[in-house]
Amino acid sequence: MNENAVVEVSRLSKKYKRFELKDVTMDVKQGFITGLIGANGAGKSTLIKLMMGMTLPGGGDVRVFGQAYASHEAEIKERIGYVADDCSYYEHLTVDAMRSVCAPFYKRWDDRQFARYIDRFELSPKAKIRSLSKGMKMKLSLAFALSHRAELLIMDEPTAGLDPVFRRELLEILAELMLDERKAILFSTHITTDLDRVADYIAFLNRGELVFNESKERVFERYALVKADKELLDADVRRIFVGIRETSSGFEGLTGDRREAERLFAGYGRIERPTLEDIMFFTAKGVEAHA
Ligand SMILES: Nc1ncnc2c1ncn2[C@@H]1O[C@H](COP(=O)(O)OP(=O)(O)OP(=O)(O)O)[C@@H](O)[C@H]1O
Repeated sequence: MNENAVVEVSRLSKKYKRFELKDVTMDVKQGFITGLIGANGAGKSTLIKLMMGMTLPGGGDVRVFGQAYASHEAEIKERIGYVADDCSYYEHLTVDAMRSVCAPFYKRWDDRQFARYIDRFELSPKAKIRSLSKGMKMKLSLAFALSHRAELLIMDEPTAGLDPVFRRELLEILAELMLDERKAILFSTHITTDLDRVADYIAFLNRGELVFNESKERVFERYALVKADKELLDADVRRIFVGIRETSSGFEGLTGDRREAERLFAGYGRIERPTLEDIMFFTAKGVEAHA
């Protein structure tokens, strides 16, 4: 096993009727936050469910803490804090009753920690789960995930449905957790600006395929957004772009080879740092153009 990888997936695939996750190889590193990005339907939840052992792969392999679900499911799950995208609970229970149901499943359950998060998230232990808003349910789900001393936190769209104030607080909590270098976090999102703040690594899925899983610095070293005159767009030049958007007078193109862009366009256009959203947009667009 890669020394500091807590999750390793290799050549993972999963086929549904209208979707295929194809040949994904990536890891989640200890001591870092990995953000999983991709458009709606790119396969983020499918990949997370495979990493959680909640669905079986069509091919390939998943290892968590160096172990396979087939032989070590209970041990692996004990060490993961999981926040699902749908946060399903027994709606008729109160927060505290739900705690009594969940706590016995974990050897390292920490009641005081849970009480601290409930307080911090302004949830009432007596509140019926059915009465909680979507955002409050997400907070409750987080409180559970953070209260059994998990070493790995896996969250599927945890910021969806949260107001900007709590979204920022959640990101602060994640940064706090990372002060403990033994922990690792993977979270999926399509709000890419969340990742600018906290992510160390970015894994990008596009239509079921992993485009990259790289450190954020490396992503921004490599990619460049070029804005220039349309006349410069000949067939050779087009080849360096992942995706191109043409306007009446010029074009914008994303390339994964910043150096080549600098060589070709120095003095002839603007070379900018793309946002993660630009990278997602142009990659999706590029694939469409060549399809
Ligand atoms: N159990 C299933 N049976 C059939 N198709 C499925 C199943 N689960 C997911 N899919 C399909 O697989 C594709 C990828 O879904 P997935 O939920 O993994 O994407 P996602 O990137 O998490 O999207 P979103 O951001 O919208 O949640 C979708 O087209 C979805 O309809």
